[in-house]
Amino acid sequence: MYKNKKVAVIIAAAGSGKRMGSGIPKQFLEIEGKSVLVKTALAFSQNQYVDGFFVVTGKDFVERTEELLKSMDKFMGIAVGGAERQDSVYKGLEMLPEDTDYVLVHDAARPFITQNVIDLVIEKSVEKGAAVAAVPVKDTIKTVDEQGVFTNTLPRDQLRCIQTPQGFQKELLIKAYKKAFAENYYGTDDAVLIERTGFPVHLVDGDYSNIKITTKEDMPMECRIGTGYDVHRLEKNRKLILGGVEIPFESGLSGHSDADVLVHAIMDALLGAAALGDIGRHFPDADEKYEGISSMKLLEHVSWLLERNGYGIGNIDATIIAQAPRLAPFIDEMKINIAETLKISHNKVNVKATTTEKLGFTGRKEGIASEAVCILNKI
Ligand SMILES: Nc1ccn([C@@H]2O[C@H](COP(=O)(O)OP(=O)(O)OP(=O)(O)O)[C@@H](O)[C@H]2O)c(=O)n1
Ligand SMILES: C[C@](O)(CO)[C@H](O)COP(=O)(O)O
Repeated sequence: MYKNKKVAVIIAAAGSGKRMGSGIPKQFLEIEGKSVLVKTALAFSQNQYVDGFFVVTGKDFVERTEELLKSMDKFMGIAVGGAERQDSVYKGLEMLPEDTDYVLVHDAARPFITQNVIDLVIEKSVEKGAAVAAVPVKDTIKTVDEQGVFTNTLPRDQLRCIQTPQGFQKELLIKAYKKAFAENYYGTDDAVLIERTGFPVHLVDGDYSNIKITTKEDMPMECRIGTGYDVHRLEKNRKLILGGVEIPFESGLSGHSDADVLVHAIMDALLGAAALGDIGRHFPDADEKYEGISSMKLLEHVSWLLERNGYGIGNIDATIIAQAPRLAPFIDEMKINIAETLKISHNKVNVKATTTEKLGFTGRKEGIASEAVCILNKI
């Protein structure tokens, strides 16, 4: 309620997200653990002036939408959308309660909408009858002909990028929609339908962060951190393999595989960041096929798992904790082996070595430990 006027919201969420190409409509993709649709709906659910919101969804997504929103404050119901955004919004308009005075239309695909912009649109639309959030254009905009030759450079100070929400006096919007359908006119936003009736639509300051998620590049990158730690015992008559490099030493690390403790810690960090468990789960030491295997082979498999799950590696930092031998001459080769196996640039991998000043099991040369941290990026 704003100035005793009832305010309802229609969230248009019936698109198929062709340009995103993500398999499911983009409004069901997740950002920071919440679907785009839930993030958008929460903004209206929490707004001081909004009385209720309706969601227009695709016919195959009604149950999923209901499940996501059923317990959210101010959620009023679902309509099934149409072929174009304009058809979908109209389905929402048909659902509005009789006593609605003002209606806001918002794209589900704009989850970064702020309370401030919602408030401004409601205040202005109650004052003037029609108001739209917009931001100044940052780039130069030109028109182009079919041959790809520019025909005009538009005056930038007169141009605005149009956002949602767009707010209107309810009857005005319904009339404008009916006129558009009667004339078989399809517009790309709601305001243009009002403009065609001659009624002035007012601008309020939108927000550059209120983007419409349209293509893959619009999805914020999810950063995930992982840690790994491993220890292997030093034994006579074993090779010492670290980072895929055979290092001359009086003893080597014991284990079911080649016991490359550095690569094991790195694999655990990578699997941890991707929430894919640990090396014990993927390469059980009871399985004969891993006996004596090069850990670089296992790392190759971890790399494939990450790729399959849509993760890219931000960076890896690892430390080998060993009293002896001196590892500095071998560090660069280890780094290169790891980076190349993971198919990432060399500068994304860092390997360090430290002693423990003869303290503890590593200090007594009973074993070697390794720690690793990594960042994964997911889109
Ligand atoms: N028939 C449609 C088409 C779009 N929308 C909604 O309108 C908003 C803006 O549309 P757009 O970004 O074009 O979404 P899609 O149509 O899903 O994307 P695309 O054009 O890439 O398929 C989105 O929240 C979308 O879900 C809708 O409710 N009904
Ligand atoms: C309504 C809108 O978000 C304003 O920028 C936009 O026009 C929707 O267009 P789309 O082609 O449906 O993405």
